[in-house]
Order: sequence, then C-alpha cells, then structure tokens
Amino acid sequence: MLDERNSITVKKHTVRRKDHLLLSILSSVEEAVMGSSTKTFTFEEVAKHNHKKDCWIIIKGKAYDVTPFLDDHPGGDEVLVTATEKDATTDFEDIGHSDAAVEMMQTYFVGNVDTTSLPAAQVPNETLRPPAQAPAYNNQSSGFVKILQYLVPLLILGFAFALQYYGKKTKSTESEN
Ligand code: HEM
Repeated sequence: MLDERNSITVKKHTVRRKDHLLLSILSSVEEAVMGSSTKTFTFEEVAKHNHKKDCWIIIKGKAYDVTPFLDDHPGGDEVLVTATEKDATTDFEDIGHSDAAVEMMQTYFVGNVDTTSLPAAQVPNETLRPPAQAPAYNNQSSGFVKILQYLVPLLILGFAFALQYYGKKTKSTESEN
C-alpha cells in the first residue's frame, strides 16, 4: 500500500518534472522563434500607419499596432492617432500609465524601430534661447529689489519711532491739561 502511494508520488514528481522540462523547452523554442522573427522597422515605415484603421505608435524604440485597441483605450482613440508619426515615449510616460497598461502594451508589439531613423526631437526655438539674451532690465530690477530689501525695514523702523514719539507727546500734553 505504502509502496503504491510512494510510486504514485514519485510518478507525480516525474510528470511535473517532465512538464517543467517540456515547458522550458517550449518557451526557449518560442523565444528562439520570436527572437529571429522580430522585425526592425524604420521610422518612416512605422509612420505610414497613421490613421484610425491602421494605427502604429512608437514607444521606447518599439513599434505597437494599437489599431484593435483604439476603441478600448481609456484615454480615447484620438490621443493614440495623434501619437503616430513620432516617438510617443514622452507622451506615454507623461500620462503615468499603470503597470497593467505597460503589460497590455506587449499584446500590440509588432517589432523594433531602428532608433537611428527616429527624427530629432523638435524643440521650440524659444526654449533654445540662451539666458544671456534675457532682457537687460532684469539686472536693473534685481538691483531695485535689493535696495527695497534695506529700505522697507528702515521705513518700518522709522514709522515705529514716529508713533512712539507721537504717543509720548500726546500723553505729556494730556497730563499738562
Ligand atoms: C500601446 C500603448 C498604450 C496602452 C496599452 C495604453 C493603455 C492605457 C490604459 C490601460 C489606461 C488606463 C489608465 C492606466 O491603467 O494607466 C490608459 C489611459 C490613458 N492613456 Fe494610454 N495607452 C497606450 C498609449 C497611450 C499613448 C501613446 C497616449 C498618448 C498621450 C495615451 C494616453 C492616455 C490617456 C490620456 C489616458 C487617460 C488618463 C486618465 O484619464 O487619467 N496612451 N492608457
């Protein structure tokens, strides 16, 4: 009886081990297949998919075909279409997407993007202007603020003394009367 039970547990273990082995073989085969079949697109190739019926976005150097997700995206379909034809990494991260969203994203992965083909980030000219070009009145105004910093406490002090003096004077004239 005991022997029978032992043999059953031993068999279970063997089966589990075999399962595990089989799974790891399967996953490494899958990995090898997936690895070799992962495409690399240029930015231009990805950018062609830029409308509601065919919508691809680029996040962290990877391309995602979010066309089937447009209707279900909690942030709406418009933001996703607007995020095409550019590197949408900052847009995606600025929203503060949850871990669940990041996990969900993997479903739509279609390939890597050749990062050398990505256009340089477009920075508005205003932000590139060096601070040296700031208007000259800035220095003048900071000098004026410094003078005020000394002047205001002095004025308050003078006002306090004047009040004290005026108070004493009115007291003495009252007592004289
Ligand atoms: C494959 C890519 C994306 C997936 C899987 C995804 C998924 C999600 C999910 C699950 C949410 C709900 C909140 C959360 O769990 O974080 C969400 C919200 C949102 N997403 Fe995305 N998203 C993707 C790309 C983008 C992009 C590129 C933008 C562009 C700006 C964007 C904008 C938004 C906005 C505005 C919200 C609403 C946030 C709020 O109402 O608080 N998403 N997204």
